[in-house]
Amino acid sequence: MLIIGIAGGTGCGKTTVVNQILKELPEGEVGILSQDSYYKDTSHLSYDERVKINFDHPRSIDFELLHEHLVELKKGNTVHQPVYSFVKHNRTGDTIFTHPRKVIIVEGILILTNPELRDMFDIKIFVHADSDERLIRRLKRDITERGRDLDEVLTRYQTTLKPMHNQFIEPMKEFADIIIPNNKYNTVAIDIVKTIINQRL
Ligand SMILES: Nc1ncnc2c1ncn2[C@@H]1O[C@H](COP(=O)(O)OP(=O)(O)O)[C@@H](O)[C@H]1O
Ligand SMILES: Nc1ccn([C@@H]2O[C@H](COP(=O)(O)O)[C@@H](O)[C@H]2O)c(=O)n1
Repeated sequence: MLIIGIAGGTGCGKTTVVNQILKELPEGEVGILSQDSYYKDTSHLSYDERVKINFDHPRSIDFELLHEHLVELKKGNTVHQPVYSFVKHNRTGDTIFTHPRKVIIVEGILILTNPELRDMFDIKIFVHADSDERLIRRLKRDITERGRDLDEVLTRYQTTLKPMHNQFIEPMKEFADIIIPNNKYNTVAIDIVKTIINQRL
């Protein structure tokens, strides 16, 4: 099994890059673990308390469960990946059966901050887009897809997202094998990643 970690700040295009890679590889050979599925269960908190969580800090992620699931997949076992709701700021209670595949992609803003997880990646990719580009994309996406308004996105950006990005995410470029510039759609980089994956398979 080839394990690929794809990190980068919010809105840099991680999900888009994953979908482009998926399109290029034979169906059924690639599985995805999304860091977003592993936000800690916060059912013990009220909605008003959950809204205040700093979702850009590594402590908001259940890295133990994410690591455990990756280990199980590597052993050839199926795992129950939690489903997360950005509207409720919590896990939904549903899970997705995630089967072992030839290639497993783990994607998320903070996945390279965890040393145990980092050690499991055969290829580490960091997707880069400038912060103004990422903020514009985040605004559009969160308002249309994640039930947010302008004020919510901008307040979160100023109070937690930007400082956490600078403290925890940007420094992770140091660990990357490949940095994909993604201010514009980068088909050349996707071709290179596809070639590397095919060489390793
Ligand atoms: N290279 C790009 N140029 C323009 N828009 C992009 C690009 N990559 C992604 N997007 C758009 O930006 C938004 C956020 O992208 P997404 O892949 O969800 O980012 P991430 O998973 O890193 O948060 C989406 O609406 C997506 O369509
Ligand atoms: N309840 C939540 C949980 C997370 N976020 C934000 O999601 C971002 C990470 O996801 P991407 O798809 O953008 O990589 C992160 O920046 C969190 O601020 C949220 O808004 N609400």
